[in-house]
This record gives sequence, C-alpha cells and structure tokens, in this order.
Amino acid sequence: MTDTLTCANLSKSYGGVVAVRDVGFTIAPGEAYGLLGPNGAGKTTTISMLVGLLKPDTGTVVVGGADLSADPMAAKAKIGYVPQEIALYPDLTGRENLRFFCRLFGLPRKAVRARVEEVLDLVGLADRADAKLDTYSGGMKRRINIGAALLHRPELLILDEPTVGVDPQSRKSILDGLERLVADGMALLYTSHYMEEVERVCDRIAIVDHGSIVAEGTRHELVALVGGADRIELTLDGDVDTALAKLRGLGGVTEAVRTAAGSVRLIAEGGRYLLPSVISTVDGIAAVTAVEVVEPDLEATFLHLTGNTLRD
Ligand SMILES: Nc1ncnc2c1ncn2[C@@H]1O[C@H](COP(=O)(O)OP(=O)(O)OP(=O)(O)O)[C@@H](O)[C@H]1O
Repeated sequence: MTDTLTCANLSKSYGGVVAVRDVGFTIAPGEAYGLLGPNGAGKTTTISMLVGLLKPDTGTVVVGGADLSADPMAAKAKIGYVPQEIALYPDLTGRENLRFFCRLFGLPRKAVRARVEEVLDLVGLADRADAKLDTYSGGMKRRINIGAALLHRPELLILDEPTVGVDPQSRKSILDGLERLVADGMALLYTSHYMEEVERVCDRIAIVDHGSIVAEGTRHELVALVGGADRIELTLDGDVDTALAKLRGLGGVTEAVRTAAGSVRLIAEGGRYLLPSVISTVDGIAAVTAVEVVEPDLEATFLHLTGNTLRD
C-alpha cells in the first residue's frame, strides 16, 4: 500500500542557522503521526516544506504517490493544512467563510452547499454557522480553520499546534473531532509541544529537538527508552540550587533539573521508593512543600534524550 506521506532527508537553514536537519518519516493511510518538540524545534519549518510553502535545501516529499517538487498540484490536492495563524474573514459568517474557501479550492459549484454543511457538522459549529467570525472564540475560529482544510477531502490533514491559545472546551472538541477523523480513515500529521495531546491523538510519534528527529515510535516504544525510571516533581522552599546539586549526587537519580515554575524535576530508577532519601538529602537546605511521582511518560523520554524539558 502506498504511504500517504513519505519525506526524506529534509533540511533547511536560515542564513547560517540550521532549522531542520535531515528529517524523514512516513505516514501510512489512516495513521496519526505526531511531531513532539519544544518551541523552536523546527516543527513549523518541517511542515512548511511538506505543504510546499518553503523550498527545502535538501530532501524529498511524496504525498499519496505524488512528488511535491515534480507534481506540486497533485501532491498539494491531497493535503489539508491548518496553519498556526488563522486566515479567516471576520466580517463573514462561519458558513460564508467556508463557502469562500470552497471557491478558492475550485470545488464544483453544485457540491459546495452540501459539503459546507457536512464540514460544519464535522467541526461541531452547525449551530453557530450564521454568526460572524468576529463573534467566535479563538477555539471556534480554529475549528472553522480546520473545517476549511477539510473541504476538499484531503488524504492527509496537517495541523500546526492547533490548540495553542484555545479555551479548554474547544480544545476538547478539537481533539475529539480529530480522533473521529482518524477513526474514519484520515491520515494526520499533528505537531505540538503538549505531550498529553500527542499521546492521546497519535499512533506514532517523532520527538524533535534542535531541528532533528531524536527518536521515533509508538508511545510505548518511546517510553521504554527510559527504562523503569520515575519522574519526581518536588516543590522546595529554601536554597533550591544547593538542594538540586545535592540531589544530583543521590544514588538512582539520573537527571535533575530546575523547571521554570521553580520546582525540581528528578528522573530516578524506582523513584517512588527513593522519596525518604530525597527528603533527607535536602534536609536543612530546603523544605519539601509538595511532591508528585509520575511513572515514565514522554516528558521523561524527552528529558532522557535531550537533557531538556519540553515546556520549560
Ligand atoms: N524565517 C526565519 N528566519 C530565520 N530563522 C527562522 C525563521 N523561521 C524559523 N526560524 C528559526 O528556525 C528554528 C525552527 O523554527 P520553527 O518555527 O520551525 O520551530 P517550531 O518547532 O515550529 O517552533 P514554534 O512552535 O515556536 O513555531 C528556530 O530556531 C527559529 O528561530
């Protein structure tokens, strides 16, 4: 079976700065594939090359058998792209915006009415379809944007951080909607720096950092890379830097970093059994005011592979 997307050896530099380095992956029909990485990891640059907005320095992109550089029209017709920036008309209603995009995509006139109604249902906005866009919340605008990308029935939907700046209710609705699309056979490329979203939506995940894919696999495969190590989140009151230095020397602790929120994150084999030693190690230096032990997750994998946290 032909893969829905195959990209290989993609690289892009801006001036002397390498934004994407030798990136390649495939997405099978109906598969949800995630690019997980912090801001600046190169996700948007990668997507821009996949959708033909940015010419790669090196590499190839093939969408549903069509080579993007040799036959851009055929390749792009198979992709629905939801950019980070929302490009909609504030004075038009939701329905009118979608009709406008139908004309832009050259959908046959006769097909427009029914397709717009189908897509309004798909994104859960049928009841607000006659309200002007400038009365929509950020999340509703994002859902119309997703709808616009679906109008021409693409084989692959590419979304660039679709839940950034979106209220929790719309976030849930967006994720539920994407899961339904995948269940119905759509292939998805989902990028985010939110681990929970990528874990929930994606069958396979590439962890990206500094422009490269550092690991790829199912959630299960990626989490297995860190072995049985637990993550411990400590909130400390006192001399946190000294406490951190001491904790780095504690047996079993493989990683210890300070998070932006001011807490300390440890990765430790069998961490849940280490808590008494953790507390006694910082005794007299800082008080432990809160503690959370989390079993291995993608955050731990990211930390293990890159030495950094995803969000901080
Ligand atoms: N037009 C540009 N000119 C110069 N540097 C750029 C340009 N676009 C991106 N970069 C740099 O390339 C790197 C990758 O950026 P990119 O936007 O692809 O990352 P990202 O993972 O999508 O992050 P974000 O979610 O913040 O967009 C960053 O270091 C960024 O500063």
